[in-house]
Amino acid sequence: MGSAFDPFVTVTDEPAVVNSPPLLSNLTQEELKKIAAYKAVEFVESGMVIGLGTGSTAKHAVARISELLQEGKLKDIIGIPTSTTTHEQAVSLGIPLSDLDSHPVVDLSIDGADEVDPALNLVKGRGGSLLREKMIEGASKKFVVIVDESKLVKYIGGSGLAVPVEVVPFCCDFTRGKLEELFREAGCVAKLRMKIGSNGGETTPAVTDNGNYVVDLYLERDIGDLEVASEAILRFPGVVEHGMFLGMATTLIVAGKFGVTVKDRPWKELLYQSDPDDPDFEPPESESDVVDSGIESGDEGDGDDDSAGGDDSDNESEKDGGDNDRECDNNDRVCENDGDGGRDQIRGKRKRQEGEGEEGQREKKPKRKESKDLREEDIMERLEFEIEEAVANWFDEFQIRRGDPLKLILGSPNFGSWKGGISLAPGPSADDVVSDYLLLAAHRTKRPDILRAFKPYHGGWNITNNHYWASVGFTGAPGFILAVIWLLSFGSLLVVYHCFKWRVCVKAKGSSFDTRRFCFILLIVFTCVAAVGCILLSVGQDKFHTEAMRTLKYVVNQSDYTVEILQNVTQYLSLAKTINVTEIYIPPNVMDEIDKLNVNLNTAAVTLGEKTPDTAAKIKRVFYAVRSALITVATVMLILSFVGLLLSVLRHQHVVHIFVVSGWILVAVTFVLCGVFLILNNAISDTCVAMKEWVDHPHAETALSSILPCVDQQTTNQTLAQSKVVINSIVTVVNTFVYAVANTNPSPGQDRYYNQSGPPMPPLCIPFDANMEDRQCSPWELSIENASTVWENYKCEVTPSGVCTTVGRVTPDTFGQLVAAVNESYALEHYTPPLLSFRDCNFVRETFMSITSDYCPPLERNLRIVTAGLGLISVGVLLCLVLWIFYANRPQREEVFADPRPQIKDGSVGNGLDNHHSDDETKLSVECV
Ligand SMILES: O=C(CO)[C@H](O)[C@H](O)COP(=O)(O)O
Repeated sequence: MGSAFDPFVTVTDEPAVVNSPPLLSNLTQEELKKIAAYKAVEFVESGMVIGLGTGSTAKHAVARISELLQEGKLKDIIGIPTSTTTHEQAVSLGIPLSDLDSHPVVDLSIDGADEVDPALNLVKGRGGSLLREKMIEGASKKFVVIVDESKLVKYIGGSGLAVPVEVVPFCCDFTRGKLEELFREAGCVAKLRMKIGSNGGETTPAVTDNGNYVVDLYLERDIGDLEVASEAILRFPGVVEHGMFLGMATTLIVAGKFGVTVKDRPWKELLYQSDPDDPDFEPPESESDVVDSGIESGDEGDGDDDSAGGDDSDNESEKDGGDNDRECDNNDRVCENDGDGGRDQIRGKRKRQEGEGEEGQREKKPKRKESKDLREEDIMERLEFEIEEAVANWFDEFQIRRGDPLKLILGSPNFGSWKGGISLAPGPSADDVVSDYLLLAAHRTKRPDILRAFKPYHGGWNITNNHYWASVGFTGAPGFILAVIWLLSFGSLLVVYHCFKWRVCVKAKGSSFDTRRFCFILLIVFTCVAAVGCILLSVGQDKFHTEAMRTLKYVVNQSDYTVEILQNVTQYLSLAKTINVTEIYIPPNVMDEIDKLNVNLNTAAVTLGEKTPDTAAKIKRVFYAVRSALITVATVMLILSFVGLLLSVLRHQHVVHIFVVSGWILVAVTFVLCGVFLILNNAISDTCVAMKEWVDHPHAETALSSILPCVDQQTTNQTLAQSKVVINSIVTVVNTFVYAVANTNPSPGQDRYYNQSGPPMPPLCIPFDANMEDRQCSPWELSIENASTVWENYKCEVTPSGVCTTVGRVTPDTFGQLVAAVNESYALEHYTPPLLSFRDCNFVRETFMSITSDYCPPLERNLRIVTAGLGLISVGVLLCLVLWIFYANRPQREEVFADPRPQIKDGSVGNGLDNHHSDDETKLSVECV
């Protein structure tokens, strides 16, 4: 369990791992999240009450906890989920759950964050669960935040992404407006969060687990004092809670390309180790003395100026309740706040350093002696100052740590099992981790996992997970078991038959004729059953194959369409770089942006263009192989059953025996195929259900998210924004020409003179405003659609040197350039919007919707037909085999009507031998039962 003495945060003067190779640099963001999550779970101990966070990072922690529970390495854990999604995940993974009502003190919470600033303040709630997260994490003794390095920001809101605020639905636009107004100086745009509909457009407001709405604040600049901001936001009656988690995190785990960094809020280090070289330094007598005396006594301390931030703490103390009967570690945040779970508890005590002067003073001030009568304010002030100092160069000097509380773990003595990089890291193997945030097809995929000693699999649909396949494989067990039983039982019968020449005969029976006839009828019936099975199999496999190919073709077409759109946009963007009107070009910075964007778009197009045919070819190969196998089985079995029937009717006993042996093996093969098709059937049904659930939960991250060939949202958004910028730039080029050249009246000899005259040309409408929102055109502006037609009227006739000889404002050459520019804008305006449908994989979602509704049902139906066909063949041929032996060994007609006496060799019944029998046959006849 981590504490302030956690070796990870030992302050050292040794240079940290500046020269460590970037061991984790090749990992994806998802893998980094998993590493951080696994590291956090090392803090979990048996018997703890754990706050289970929400989001793509926290889900790895939840999965890991479940895994350790299943392995018996953790026991008696109680989870308190921070959202319904996490609740579902935890339930599906078998983690025992509770809530704050029953467990008001949480030992440890683990959760991701959207932003982390250098003082460990967080932005959370982009997943919409901020209220429950804040309640649960606020009630936690320890709160471990897990992020990948992309979440580190210089200031709250610094990522340019949303700072969420949960508001009541009533007059939410009023509250939204108030919030925007509140942070106007920071360039705030407040937007009500909307659900994205299946067509990619926004539909209705997104609703939180608590039935509220979310207003997202987009900040251009730092909002300053976060405490003040927090207070101001919460003062609006319509606000329920905001997503700034101030001073709540006790530990931060960052997985980045330079390794895993664990940072504790160094409560103790600051007291013990802030100045170990100071001759006056005396460690306090006991750890608890220091904090306890500071908080509980509220002593005035030594009056040190360091208490400059004390106001906040005073306020906090006033608000704190007395219900502090919880068991607390001195370093636990619940104890710091000493509160009753109210807002004060969860609000931080962040106090920003105001100005250089004060900071300078602090540095020069003689180090004071740490003593147990420290005031809480002193501790807080000192702590915050040191944290800020320690992480001031977070971004610039991430690798160079000298004596600060941040420490790279790689290479350090605390490295533990992470030494050697990802390959030696404990546990996070792709195989055994449930990587779903929203578990797809969770209910129908709960099957015994062959790889885990038949323990139930809880990971939901995930074709990248071996455990999923192992559990689906289990569904084929009936077929495989039947094959084995059949092989062994019938095999033993055959052995007995051959060894002991034990033959079934009909003539010893009293009603030999009836039995023979009955036997024949059964043989015909079973042969027909096998034949019907063969027909079902052929028809079913043909339909299944056709459907599978149709589905595949549809997916490939969809993918081709995506590639085509991407390529078109790339081409039009590239073309935009060449647009000029009388040498007026779009600005170089826009050209640079186009280049960058085209790289992204090309990569997306190339990856998709290569990946899809490749995957499709592999899938096709499998389907064709399956088809050939099925056709072979159907044909062979059909021939076998009819020829077997014929041979047994004709009493070709020896040939029948050969057929029986081949039939024996073929029946086993058919049983195995039945098993395989049961697996296929289940896998396809799982996939169909998974697709449907994914379509129904558009915002959740799932196992599908990581394997979908869709364009990522960032690229799409960038492209859309960029294409708007390019369109505006082209229009600006055109208008610059119109205003600065065409509509001027220079005198002969002057720059840009070509004898332009007549009424001024109207300019083009700039379609987007400064925020790249649609702009209303002025009446005199031309739309992109009709500009070329209107400008036609302003064209003059020219001399060979390009001077107008008739009234007009544009020469034919320049008119051509204008038309090219307008066409380019038009194309961009019309080709980029389809990209919208790629946002959030909406395009893929539509594809899935049509697959689940149009393609899945026939696929599943035909698979059932195939499996039924295989079943009928197996049973039919199996019974035929027995009857073949029985029937082929029947006595000839004369034998049946012969005097029964010769059958009795020992004289007990008769005394004659049938002369038509060989000695051997005679002997066997007597042995018949
Ligand atoms: O606050 C949250 C949900 O409300 C998440 O913890 C936060 O959005 C981080 O998510 P992720 O780990 O997916 O990046």
